[in-house]
Amino acid sequence: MDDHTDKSSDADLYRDEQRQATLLTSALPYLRRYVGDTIVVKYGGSAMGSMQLSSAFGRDIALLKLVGINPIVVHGGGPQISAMLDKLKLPSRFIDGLRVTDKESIDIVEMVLCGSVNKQVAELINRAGALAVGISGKDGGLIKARKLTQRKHVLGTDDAKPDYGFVGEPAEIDPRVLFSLLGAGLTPVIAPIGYGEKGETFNINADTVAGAVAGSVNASRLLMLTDVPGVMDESGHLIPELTASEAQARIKNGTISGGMIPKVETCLEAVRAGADAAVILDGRVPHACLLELFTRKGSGTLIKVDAD
Ligand SMILES: Nc1ncnc2c1ncn2[C@@H]1O[C@H](COP(=O)(O)OP(=O)(O)O)[C@@H](O)[C@H]1O
Ligand SMILES: CC(=O)N[C@@H](CCC(=O)OP(=O)(O)O)C(=O)O
Repeated sequence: MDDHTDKSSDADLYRDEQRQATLLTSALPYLRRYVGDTIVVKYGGSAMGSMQLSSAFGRDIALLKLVGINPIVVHGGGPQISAMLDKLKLPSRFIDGLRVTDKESIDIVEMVLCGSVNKQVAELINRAGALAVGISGKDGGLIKARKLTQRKHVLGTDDAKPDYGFVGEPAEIDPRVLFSLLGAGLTPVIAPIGYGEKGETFNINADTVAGAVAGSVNASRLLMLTDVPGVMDESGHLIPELTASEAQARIKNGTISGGMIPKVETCLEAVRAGADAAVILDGRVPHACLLELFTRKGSGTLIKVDAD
C-alpha cells in the first residue's frame, strides 16, 4: 500500500515538474524579446500591500535580472508619507495628485522615502537573490530638479499655477550611476527625491521620476504598478488602451483624477519619447510584472500615442 502511494506521488511530482518545464519554455519568445533590454518598473506606495505581495514583487524583479533583463525600480511611498505626517499631526494636501510640500514636511518626505521605503524595497529584491542598491535622486547626481511652477502641458488641462512648495520636476538626469550599477550586475532602486541648484531638496512625484529615468536610459518598457486594475472608465470598467486625446478628454471630464493624472501624463511622455510601451497595471495581482512581460495577454491599461 505504502509502496503504491509512493509510486503515485512520484508520478504526480514528475507531472508537476514537466508542467513547470513546459511553462518555462513558453516564456522563451518573450525572453528573446526582452533580454538585454532595460525595463523601468514604478512600484507605487499603494501597491506595497501585504508581505506576501511585496515578496512576490521582489522575486519578479530578481527573476528579470537573473534572466538577463535590466530592471530599474522607482518606488513611491505616498501613503507611507501621509501616515507619518498624520502621526506627527501635520496635514497632507494634494493638488491634482501632487503633494503640496512645505519646509517642515520636505524633511519628513525625504526621511520616509529614502530612509525607510527605499531600503525596504531594495531588501525585497536582495532577499530574492538579486543584488539591489537603494539610492535617491541625490546620489551620483542622478536627478537635478527645479521647483515645479506649472504642470507640464502634456495634456493642456492645467492653466492654474498653484504653489506646490518644495515639489520639483526633473531638470536634468545623469544616468551614469544607473549604468555603473547595471554594469556591475546590480539593480538600482530609486527614491523620488531630487537636488536643486542651491542645495535644496525636492519632492518629486514617483511617476514623473519613473518616466524621466525611463527616457534617460532608453528603456523599452515602463510598467506602473498601482492599486487599481488600470485606468477605469466612468462605470468602473477597465480601459485596456488609452490614447493621448482620450486621456486628455477623460482628465477634463474628471474620469481620470488625483494620483492617476501624473501616471497617465508620465506614460504619454514615455511613449512619445520612444518607449515601446507604457502600461498602468494592478500591483495587487501577484507577479503582475511577469504576467505583463511573459504572457500573451497583457493586463492593465496600455497607453498609446494618437494614430496620425
Ligand atoms: N480613472 C481612474 N482609474 C483608476 N484609478 C483612478 C482613476 N482616477 C483616479 N484614480 C485614483 O488613482 C489612484 C492611483 O494613484 P495613487 O494613489 O497615486 O497610486 P500610487 O501610489 O500607485 O502612485 C487610484 O487608487 C484611484 O483612487
Ligand atoms: C510631489 C509628490 O506628490 N510626491 C509624492 C512622492 C511619493 C509618490 O509619488 O508616491 P506614490 O507613487 O505612492 O504616489 C508624495 O509626496 O506623495
